[in-house]
Amino acid sequence: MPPSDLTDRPAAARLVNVTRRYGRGDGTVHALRGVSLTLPVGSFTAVMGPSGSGKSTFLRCASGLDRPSSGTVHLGDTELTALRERRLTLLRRERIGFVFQSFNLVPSLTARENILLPLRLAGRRPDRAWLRDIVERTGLTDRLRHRPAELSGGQRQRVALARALVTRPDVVFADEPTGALDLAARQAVLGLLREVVDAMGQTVVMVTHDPVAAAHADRVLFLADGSVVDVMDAASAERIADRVHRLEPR
Ligand SMILES: Nc1ncnc2c1ncn2[C@@H]1O[C@H](COP(=O)(O)OP(=O)(O)OP(=O)(O)O)[C@@H](O)[C@H]1O
Repeated sequence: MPPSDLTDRPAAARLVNVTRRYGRGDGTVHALRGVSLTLPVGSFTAVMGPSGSGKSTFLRCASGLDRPSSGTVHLGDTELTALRERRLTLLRRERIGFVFQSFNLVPSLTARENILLPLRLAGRRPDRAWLRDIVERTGLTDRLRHRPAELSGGQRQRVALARALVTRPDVVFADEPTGALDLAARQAVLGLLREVVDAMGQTVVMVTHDPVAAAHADRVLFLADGSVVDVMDAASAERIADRVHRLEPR
């Protein structure tokens, strides 16, 4: 996708001068030091950077799992940072999807029940056509009755992705979604993330250490020491690897 095409789109989410500090006094850690950026609707953004650069903190602040120390976070027209805890919890449940490296599936529930869990918690009925579409795209049609222990790592991650998509969230936030997978499963999950962006118009943000994974994104943000230090659009794995390498402490 050409970069100009991304910039012309409305914002699915927006961060304005977001900082996050941990601790106080001499021991204060500045995990984010004033991050401002826009995530365009229907875009796939990867976030990279050395260990401790603030990637997970960014993801947690952008998705309303954590509150910034200062600055604002907006999801569409809603300012997350202005919401009280209860409203924020509801909004997270209904408008944000999460995919984690550890899958976070409920072991006693079947794949189908896991996928439907966010709707059950929200007291909403599944949209059958949408559910069928997600299940088909994630290739889980004949796995729906299985429990997580009866699924491969790649299948579990696909269940987690289907669960993240079931509410039609404004943004899906993924933290190392391919970190625990073998090569084939990794490729399948990345292809699927690309497809949900291209075919379903979904907005996806993914933290990753893997330049090959990041190359599936439209845009790569590079964090170092709590700041966005570079942005690349439509970059190859080689260019991304080279940029990350130059950010690593020597
Ligand atoms: N709950 C916390 N309390 C204190 N410091 C924290 C906390 N969470 C994160 N930090 C610190 O904030 C900084 C950024 O951490 P963060 O987890 O966002 O980095 P990261 O880029 O995701 O790292 P990694 O790639 O190793 O997962 C680090 O110095 C970390 O030690």
